[in-house]
Parts: sequence; C-alpha cells; structure tokens
Amino acid sequence: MTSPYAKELEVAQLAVQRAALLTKRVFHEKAKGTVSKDDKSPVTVGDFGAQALIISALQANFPADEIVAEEESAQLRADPSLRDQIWEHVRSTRLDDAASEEAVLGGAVKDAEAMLDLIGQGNSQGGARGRIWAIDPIDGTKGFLRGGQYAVCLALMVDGDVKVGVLGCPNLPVNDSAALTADIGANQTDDEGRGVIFSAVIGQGATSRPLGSGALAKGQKISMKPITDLSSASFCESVEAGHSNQSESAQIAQKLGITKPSVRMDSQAKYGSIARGAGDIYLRLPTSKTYQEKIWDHAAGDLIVREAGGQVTDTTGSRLDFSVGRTLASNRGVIAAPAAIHSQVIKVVQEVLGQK
Ligand SMILES: Nc1ncnc2c1ncn2[C@@H]1O[C@H](COP(=O)(O)O)[C@@H](OP(=O)(O)O)[C@H]1O
Ligand SMILES: [Mg+2]
Repeated sequence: MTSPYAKELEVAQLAVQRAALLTKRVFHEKAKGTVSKDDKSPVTVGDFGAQALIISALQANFPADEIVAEEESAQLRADPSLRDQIWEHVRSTRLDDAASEEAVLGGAVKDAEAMLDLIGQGNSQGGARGRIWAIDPIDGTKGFLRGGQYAVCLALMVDGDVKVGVLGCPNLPVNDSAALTADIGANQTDDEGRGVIFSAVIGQGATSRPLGSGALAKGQKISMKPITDLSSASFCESVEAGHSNQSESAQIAQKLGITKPSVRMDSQAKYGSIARGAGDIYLRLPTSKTYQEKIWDHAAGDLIVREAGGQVTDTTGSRLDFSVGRTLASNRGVIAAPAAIHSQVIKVVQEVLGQK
C-alpha cells in the first residue's frame, strides 16, 4: 500500500527542485553582471518564474486543488519586457532528469500567455475547507538579492491542516550536521556542498536530501537536537529587524540563559535548520500590532519542525492556524523549539512581551 500523500510529496519535491533551479539560474545571470547590482528585477523574474513552474506542476496533477500564492499576475500583463524575461527562464529551465520531470510534473508550459494564466491561478482566499496549496516561490527576498539564504516553499493544507511541506534551500549546506550559519562562504557562485531540500508528510516524519538538479536522492530522517541545557542552545531569527523584534529576542535569550549570539538568517531556511538540529530555537517576535503573518511564509516550515520533534506556536503558545485565510490572522509571531523545552521558552517570551 502506498503511504498517504505519496503522490503529493513526489510532485511537490520535484516542483520545488525545478523552481529552485530556475531561481539559481536567475541569480547567476545577475552575478555575471548582465543586470545591475541595484536592479530588483532578478527577484521579480525569479519569483514569477518559480511560481509559474510550481503551479504548472500542481495543475497537471491536482487540477481541482486551490492555490494560494504570493505573486499576482496583473503587473506582468502591463509589462511585456518583464514578461518576456520571465518566459525565457520558464521555457528553458529543465531538470537533468528529463524523464522524471515530464512523467511527474507534466508537459512544458505552452507559451507566455499560458504562463501568465498559470501565475494568476494562485489567487485562492484559503480557508478551512478542501485541498489548498500555499506557495512562496522565493521566500527571503532580501536574502536572495544579497546572495544569502532563501527558500522555495510549497505546502498542502487539507481542511486547514498542513499535510505536506517542502522547502528548497539552495544556499544551505547539504550536510545536516554543518554548523548553524547564514554565511555561504566567499565564492557565492560556487554551489559545491550547498543546496538541500527538506520535506515532511503529516505523521511520517521529516527528511532532508541534496537539492541538485537530477534525480532526487533518497532522503534521510532529520530530527531536532535533544536539549536539556539551555545555556548551550542556539537560536535564529530574521536578518531584517523589521520582521522580528531583535532587542526583545536578545532579552529572551538572556533570561533563558542562552549564551551564544543569535544567528540571523533570511527565509524559512530557519525552520529547516532547527528541524535538522543545526540550531535549536526560532524566535519571530512581532514588530507591529497590525502585521499578519502570511501562510506561505510558515506552512511548510511549521510541519517540517513538528515532524522533526519540535513544537511551533505563536507567542501566546497557540498552534499556528492555517484555516483562516491567506494570513495567520489568529496568531502573533512564531516560536519554534524542541518539544521538551518549548513551554519554558514560551514562559519567558510572555514575561518579556508582557503577556500573561
Ligand atoms: N513586518 C513584518 N513582520 C514579519 N514578517 C514580515 C513583515 N514584513 C514582511 N514580512 C515577511 O517576512 C518574510 C521573510 O521572512 P524572514 O525575515 O524570516 O526572512 C517576507 O517574505 P518574502 O521574502 O517572501 O517577501 C515577508 O512576507
Ligand atoms: Mg515569504
């Protein structure tokens, strides 16, 4: 008997792998100097291109499913030159394993118009009913632009619950036991030793495998690091101070007895990193009263960490609720930690944030 969600997992992994390959090609083109350093278009081209390729794979396999994706296509219809740049990448990005690509992901996107139609399919409002995919084609936009960490993210929710999560992290070390760092070394165009894909299916654990561009290698189980002594713990948070309150996180760390400075890393690569035990805790503390976290920024990472033995909640200790629309409107911030110490972390978070 095949395990539940086997087909969804296979499609999601290969779709993320292909989309990640597109983003890498776009980045390398930028690094070669064919676009100027301040030009934001690489992220636009990468974002739309990756989204088109992922939606194409989902529609070929699960045509009845809804899709929540970060990007909207309206902007592209008014900008033919941008559309053509994106189409060039969508048309030409192929996995080395062409047979699997076609068999699993379906045929190529027909033309630029078909590509725009696909991009526009990510407009579901989300909610508590049915099968809904959440896509963030390039999470960690800032990281992508500076040649740092970013992630291609895809998750399936069924009746508001995340069932499958896949994160492609082109710039994280392949090696699960590599130290927790956002640094990718001096030579930013050399892929050696980098590129990992994290996956999880509900009730089946979490895995990592090399991202590559050929046949997907067999995954290995990952799990969070067992931790008893918080003084040796390491925690990660956003690079962007506007995304997470870094002075409150420093206070929390100090109260918990954590001695190491935080590791600042863009994107859901943080979830993958703690899930494989490279780090222990991920703190995301609200910087404003009004910002609502987006479901595509958290769905895959939430499941991967929980399946690796962690707990993921908001700052009040409630589970993230993916059933209320395109945002996590019922939650505030994110606290992810190994199950054994999660309540201890929440207690200190509440002391510092003044919540009772
Ligand atoms: N004020 C805010 N608070 C928290 N997250 C925010 C934010 N403004 C934007 N973001 C989200 O933070 C994500 C990046 O998270 P991180 O800081 O962990 O790298 C962004 O995803 P994109 O990069 O896909 O736009 C964006 O959706
Ligand atoms: Mg994002």
